[in-house]
Amino acid sequence: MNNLQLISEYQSFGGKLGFYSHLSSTCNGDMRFAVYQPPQATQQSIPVLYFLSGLTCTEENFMAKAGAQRYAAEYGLMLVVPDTSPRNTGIAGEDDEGDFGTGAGFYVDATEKPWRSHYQMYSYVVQELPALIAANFPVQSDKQGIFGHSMGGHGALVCALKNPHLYKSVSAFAPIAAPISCPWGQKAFSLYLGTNQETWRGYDASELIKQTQYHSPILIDQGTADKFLVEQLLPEVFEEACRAVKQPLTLRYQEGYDHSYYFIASFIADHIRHHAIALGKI
Ligand SMILES: N[C@@H](CCC(=O)N[C@@H](CSC=O)C(=O)NCC(=O)O)C(=O)O
Repeated sequence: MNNLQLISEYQSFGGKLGFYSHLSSTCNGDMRFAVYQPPQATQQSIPVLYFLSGLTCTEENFMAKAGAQRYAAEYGLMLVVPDTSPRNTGIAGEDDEGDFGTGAGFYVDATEKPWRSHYQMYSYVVQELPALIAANFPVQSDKQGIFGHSMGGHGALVCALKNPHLYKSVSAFAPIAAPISCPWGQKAFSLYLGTNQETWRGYDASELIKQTQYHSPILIDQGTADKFLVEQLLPEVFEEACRAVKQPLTLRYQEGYDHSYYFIASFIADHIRHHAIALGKI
């Protein structure tokens, strides 16, 4: 495996879960990611499903808590989970806040100093990581799906809406659905992207959907007891934008569920099934 280091590996549901690091040219430093290879991967090339995690997460949270491996093994899907930001870049203050810097790359390509020298998470997720995966794992690169949670739900929607030809399916758990209109997004975008609101709109799913019809229905689950729902997530803004352009959207409000991985684990089967259908596995 070129430029890849296997950090640890575990047997899981008949397949294997590996944690890797590599030197990223896009992020200008070491990056980590996790890959679950279902049993089918020993026999043939298979579709690949990317999961983008939320604030404070690493490549491990989803793999440890979501319970996704069972369903990836059932349908024969490879799961790939990148870290949520570069780490140990040496940028002053990078570890100081939970909603910015380390663990909070927001899946944008930073244009502002000092972040722009490392924080290129959009290009990393859309270009460098898929190329690395294709070169080292048995995937059908023309069969990719993407989903995510919270900050990662925002990232998944943005990656798919900006590149509908690259992703056959998209879904999200409690996404930051209108980042230019919420405190988390406004803080991150102003520091990573500067003051140009046009640049901000290019990373806002509720703005992008007005210009880009996505080719298949979008699935979103949102807990009604999520403490971030009203101030930070704003699914109603995305819903209204989808309605205005007639974009098929299934937005499910799940009564009593919060923002945690207990919520994600409760509906992970539906999401993986959503992707398996679009990726031709059902
Ligand atoms: N401590 C922070 C929020 C931390 C948090 O809830 N992180 C979520 C993602 S939030 C949006 O991107 C998460 O997935 N945490 C990891 C986990 O394993 O639960 C605060 O309360 O402001």
